[in-house]
Amino acid sequence: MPPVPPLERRIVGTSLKMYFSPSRTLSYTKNIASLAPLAAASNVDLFLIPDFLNLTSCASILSSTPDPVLLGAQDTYFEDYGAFTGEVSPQSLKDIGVSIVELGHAERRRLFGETDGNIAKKAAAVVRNGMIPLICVGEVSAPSSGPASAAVGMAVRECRTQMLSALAAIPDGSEVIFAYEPVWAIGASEPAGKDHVVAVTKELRRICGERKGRVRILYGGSAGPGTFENLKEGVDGLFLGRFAHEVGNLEKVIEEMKRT
Ligand SMILES: O=C(CO)COP(=O)(O)O
Repeated sequence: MPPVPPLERRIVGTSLKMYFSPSRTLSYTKNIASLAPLAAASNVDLFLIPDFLNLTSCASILSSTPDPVLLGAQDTYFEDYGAFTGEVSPQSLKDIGVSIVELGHAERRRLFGETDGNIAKKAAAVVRNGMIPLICVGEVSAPSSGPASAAVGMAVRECRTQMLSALAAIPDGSEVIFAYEPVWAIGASEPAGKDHVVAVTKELRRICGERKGRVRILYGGSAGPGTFENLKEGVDGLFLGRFAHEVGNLEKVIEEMKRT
């Protein structure tokens, strides 16, 4: 029998947003660490993005696992140090073991006035400090009753602006992850429809087509078990929110990624 070709590498992870207390974050992180061997054996990169307060404790838990779990931060400032009260330095994030920095989540754009210009500066700071930006993009409005192609076109136009702004700020050849998260699908009862996500993410990949660095495209927005199987034509992985609070769901997603 010919050798089984290596699986394509997938990626899955979760942001804890501001959901958990410190003690719950730590026990959750230990559970995530216990999934590391499964993820490694399944050719899946696993990441965890706790809040800032718990980053160092999570770093110490995750650094003791034989298989890697990538540690992420939910944001950063774009300067490395100085008089910027209340902000967090990308250099410090790197120092404590952060490897992924999430930028431009819909909640930050909507509630905290994050703009494409700011996100681009932050992406540059993340890359300058040797980490990977995970940039969230997505259209605000849910598809209306019109033709599906119009909804796809509108989503791609909104995402293109967000992506090109960030890409212009980072050197070609640097790694970047985009999370396609339709704003209307975040916090919903189910993810956006398969046809919509696959059509949009295929276009998003085209936008990055000329880049030399590795680009990975995730889907986020009410994702959970069963989502990846539907979307795998378009995406490299998933970015989970609430449905990862039950660690067993994340385990199921890794198992699905292994099978598909
Ligand atoms: O915002 C998200 C990931 O960044 C997704 O959140 P939910 O899965 O809870 O909708």
